[in-house]
Amino acid sequence: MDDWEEEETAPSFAPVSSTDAAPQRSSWNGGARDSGNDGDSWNRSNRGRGGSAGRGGRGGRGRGFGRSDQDELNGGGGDSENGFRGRGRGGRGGFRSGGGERGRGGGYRGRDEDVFAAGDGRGAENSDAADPERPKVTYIPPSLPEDEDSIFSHYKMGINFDKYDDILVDVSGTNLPAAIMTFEEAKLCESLENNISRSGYVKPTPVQKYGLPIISAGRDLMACAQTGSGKTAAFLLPILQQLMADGVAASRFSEIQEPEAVIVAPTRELINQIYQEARKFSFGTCVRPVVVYGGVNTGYQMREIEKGCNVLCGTPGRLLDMIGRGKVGLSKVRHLVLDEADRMLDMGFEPDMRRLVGSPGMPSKEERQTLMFSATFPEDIQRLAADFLKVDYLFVAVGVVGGACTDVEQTFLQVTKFNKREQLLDLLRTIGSERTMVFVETKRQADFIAAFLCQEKVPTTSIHGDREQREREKALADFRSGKCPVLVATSVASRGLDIPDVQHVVNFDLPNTIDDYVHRIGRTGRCGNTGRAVSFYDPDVDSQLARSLVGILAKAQQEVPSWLEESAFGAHGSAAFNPSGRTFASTDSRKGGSFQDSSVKTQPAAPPAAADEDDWE
Ligand SMILES: Nc1ncnc2c1ncn2[C@@H]1O[C@H](COP(=O)(O)OP(=O)(O)OP(=O)(O)O)[C@@H](O)[C@H]1O
Repeated sequence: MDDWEEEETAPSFAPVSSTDAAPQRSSWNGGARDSGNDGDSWNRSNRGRGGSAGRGGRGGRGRGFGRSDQDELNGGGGDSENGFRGRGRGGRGGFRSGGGERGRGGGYRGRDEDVFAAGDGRGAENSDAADPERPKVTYIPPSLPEDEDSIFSHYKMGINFDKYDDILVDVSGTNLPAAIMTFEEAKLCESLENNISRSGYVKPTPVQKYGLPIISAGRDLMACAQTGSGKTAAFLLPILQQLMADGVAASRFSEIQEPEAVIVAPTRELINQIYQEARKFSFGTCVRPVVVYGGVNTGYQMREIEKGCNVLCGTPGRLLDMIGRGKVGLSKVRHLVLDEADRMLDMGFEPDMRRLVGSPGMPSKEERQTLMFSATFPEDIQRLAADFLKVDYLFVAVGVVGGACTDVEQTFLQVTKFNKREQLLDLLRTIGSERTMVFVETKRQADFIAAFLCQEKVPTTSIHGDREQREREKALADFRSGKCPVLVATSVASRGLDIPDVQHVVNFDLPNTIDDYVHRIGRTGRCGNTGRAVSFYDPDVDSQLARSLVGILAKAQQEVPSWLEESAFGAHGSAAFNPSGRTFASTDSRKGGSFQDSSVKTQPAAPPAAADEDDWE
């Protein structure tokens, strides 16, 4: 067993479900706030915080300064920042194409993000070297259920599902294929049609109506549609259709597996979810999807690949690792999908994406189909994305690009860092047992708030990048099942996760960027269901977001609190601000000028990462 394969995250303090949390409460209470000396986990969490959290290694992955977590421990609000919070990675050295020497000192050797996620501040040499002290990654996820009921279990479309039909869609580019109005028009093969109806899909959503024919016609696509509106099926269905029509079949008889489709997404839980959707839609066919992501035993994943792989779903690091190990060949790739594409192309992941498309065997962009999906797509990222797409790619905008889901009722409460926790408790008591995601800005804060809620007898679990994969998956499972109706999460859970019956999202801490806000509140109000988002607004901390929030609220045709408007535009209000009730704005960057309201700031190419640099992958 090789050394790298089993590296694992440093364990972290883990307040989990109320049941799990009980034994830890005493340790949490026993001085963590005061002394910061509450055993190993707290000590680990403190490493490299508040100062340079620089990560070296792998050709230099530079990180800026993080928010001081110490502050959060003391004040519960965590508002002090130590300067630059941006995130940037250097390159990772040359590509190591399988076998041979483990790439030390610049050669690519793959990685597991979480090795770094522990934030232990180890330098380049150490992080690349095998560290015998580091726990080994032995985690193997539980087998997925094989019975049809479980595979096809789904939640119901909501009352607003039909309203999707009223959303304006703008498609830009040349030679546009005609949209479909029904799944029948897509002329999918029988098994796929069956799987679609077993999934409870009766008619396509707008992004599916336009996406399916565009992808089936072989065109490259950049698609932007609101959270929870079916983007996953929009790319999976036409890809699977193509693979089935071509008669591809998984074979365990080749040493190197050569998938026809590669799908990347920024977080483990999201890529796992996409994989499960692919598994559902390819049920009963010869197409075999496989998933690879960090925090899981690499040997296990290699064996899964060896069983045959047509659709490889992965987080970037583990995917590149599998390619580097020579387990996966790319020469047959016909479809490359970047889900949450704006995130995949921001400074955090862009180098990985460039490595992926530059990997040996990967067909050039002229020879493959590249598909990008997200609910948000800042123009500067769009321009960068064009590097990965054919010149004649199509751009589909469903509704307002970067707009919040209109099925989510957004409210704001003015708070101070001193009363936030009590406000949260009051709110959760009002909410009762309805499923609620509480977003906080740092991993430390997630632990802190989860432990606090458990102590207050609110059944709570938590998910963030310092938790082991086993714990992350258990937390999600407990939340999904309703065992713990409250999930405290960092932004690692903000994108893509499709969890049934999440009725509420609470932004205990507002995120740094408006796009992050849009994704977070999009965990509720999915698939035509309604949802509620309550955000705590601390004027001392959040005023930089005020204008963007006003813009988002106005575009979603929701009431803007006067105090928020004042915070955004000063005492004279928003005379110059008029989103004009417009329900549609196309922002294909190729059209030249922006169509967006100038009052709504687009995000920079490298949006600041979560304050304590939560690792997503
Ligand atoms: N045509 C359809 N009919 C019924 N349900 C659908 C349809 N398309 C998708 N869904 C369901 O809607 C839910 C949301 O879909 P999905 O997760 O693909 O949204 P998304 O647009 O990717 O959201 P996000 O931006 O948050 O990633 C899923 O449970 C999915 O199975």
